[in-house]
Amino acid sequence: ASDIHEGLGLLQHRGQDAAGIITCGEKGRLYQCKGNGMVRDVFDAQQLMSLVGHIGIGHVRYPTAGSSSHSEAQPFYVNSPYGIVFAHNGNLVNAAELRQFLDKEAHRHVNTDSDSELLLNVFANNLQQTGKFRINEEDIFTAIKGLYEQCHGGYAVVAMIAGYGVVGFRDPNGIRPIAYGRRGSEEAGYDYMFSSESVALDALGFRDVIDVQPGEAIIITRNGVTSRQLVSKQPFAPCIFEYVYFARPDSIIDGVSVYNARLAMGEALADQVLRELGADHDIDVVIPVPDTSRVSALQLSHKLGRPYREGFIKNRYIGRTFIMPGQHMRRKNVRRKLNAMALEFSGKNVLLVDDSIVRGTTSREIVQMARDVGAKKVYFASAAPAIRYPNVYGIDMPTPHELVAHNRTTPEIASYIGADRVIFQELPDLIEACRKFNPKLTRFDTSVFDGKYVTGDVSTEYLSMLDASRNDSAKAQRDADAPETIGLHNSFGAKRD
Ligand SMILES: O=P(O)(O)OC[C@H]1O[C@H](OP(=O)(O)OP(=O)(O)O)[C@H](O)[C@@H]1O
Ligand SMILES: NC(=O)CC[C@H](N)C(=O)O
Ligand SMILES: [Mg+2]
Repeated sequence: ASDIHEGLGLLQHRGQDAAGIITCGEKGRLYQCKGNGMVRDVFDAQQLMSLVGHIGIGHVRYPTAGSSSHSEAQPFYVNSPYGIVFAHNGNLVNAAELRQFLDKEAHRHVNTDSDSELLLNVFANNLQQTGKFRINEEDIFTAIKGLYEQCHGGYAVVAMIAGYGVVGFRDPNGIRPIAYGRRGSEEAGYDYMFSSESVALDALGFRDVIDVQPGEAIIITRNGVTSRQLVSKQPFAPCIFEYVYFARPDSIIDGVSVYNARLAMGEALADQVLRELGADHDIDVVIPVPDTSRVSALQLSHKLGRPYREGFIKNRYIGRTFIMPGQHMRRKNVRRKLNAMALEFSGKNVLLVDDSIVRGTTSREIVQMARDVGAKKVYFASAAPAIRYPNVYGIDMPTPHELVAHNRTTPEIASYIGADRVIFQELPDLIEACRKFNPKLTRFDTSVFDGKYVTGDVSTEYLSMLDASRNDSAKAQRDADAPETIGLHNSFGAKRD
């Protein structure tokens, strides 16, 4: 549990709403602690001590489906067959159909609105079909192969089967990341760990890190590692937004260092700035919007030959604002998180650099803050192109009309956020900035920029349903209607927020 806990701390930037760990101790007994909150809120030393055993899984949640209820904190558990616990990163696009199937055909009870609980039950149902008293690897591969046909969307999964081992698998397009590594054990042999990002493996001393391939499944038991490629010939299209914003810079995902990709984005963005403003531009200083844009902004400033200055100071105790659940909370937190120093802005033409402009919450506040402390001109450059389409694979951008670039031209965006000029990276340049470090990657999921969904089955009906059920006011209404939902989860021990 202590390793998993540390790993979750290193993945905190991927989900701030809920956290959980389930371990498996002697006689296949499971031990659980989960609830809403950050890792530091959900676990204390005593709880960690009571999570006994040598195998386990954990999760940090950033909801993309269902509600923010405690009962949707992961990992999820089902007792049959064998006792399975399950953690999922991503989002399913055919959840409604799966819910029907589980109800009408598989006769499995699903207790929440989480898509991850559906995925678990499809897996459990497929395992059940094999009808064995004791499970074996072939059965697990068969179950996952079936799941790959049934479940559409983005999913990286770790599952634990009580007393047996841990399984990791990744959707057939490899949209969401997952890797595993090994570490010499104090006793004998190796410890193994899966992680969404290599940073957790790296920091905990796990080496020989391998990315799980799209459509592959890996089973780790006492006897070692078995892998199987279960689906092939699907386009491998990892989510490009991992490189832009989501992942930590010190992670390497699918052979591409996130840090290197961000440097390259900054370099390409400098060229774009020069194309748009000309070589005789009047930028005095380049200022990043902390945290994520720092790496790109630094490289951009080098290429532009203008100084890089930390004009915004970040409060280290405030998390990420974009992944917060409501607009009110996001807006309030931008000012809590960032403060502008007059001495870097006063009387200067500044180029603010951010990794992306999504809802415009950050950029609008930031531009105003820069002006309040005396900036002369405020240019705003984004290392990602304009985001105009919803994400359906695990980044919570469900609603086009909440996106500042939706139905707006670049000058209109500039006027909305109050900047003198906005400069966006071009999509081919963003793709090249990531692809150049691993030419084997021929494709990415770039749907938020171009509206092309790699799974090919994202209908307009689905997008309208997503918009209606997950826009900010629908989410707020749902949480207001059922603020105390506990469901099957007893939140004892996890602090309530
Ligand atoms: O246009 P918006 O809707 O404001 O979203 C974009 C902003 O949100 C993210 O920052 P966030 O504060 O989440 O995290 P960071 O500290 O990693 O940059 C991102 O880095 C942008 O700054
Ligand atoms: N960020 C995630 O991994 C989300 C998982 C799942 N879709 C949920 O909403 O709980
Ligand atoms: Mg940011």
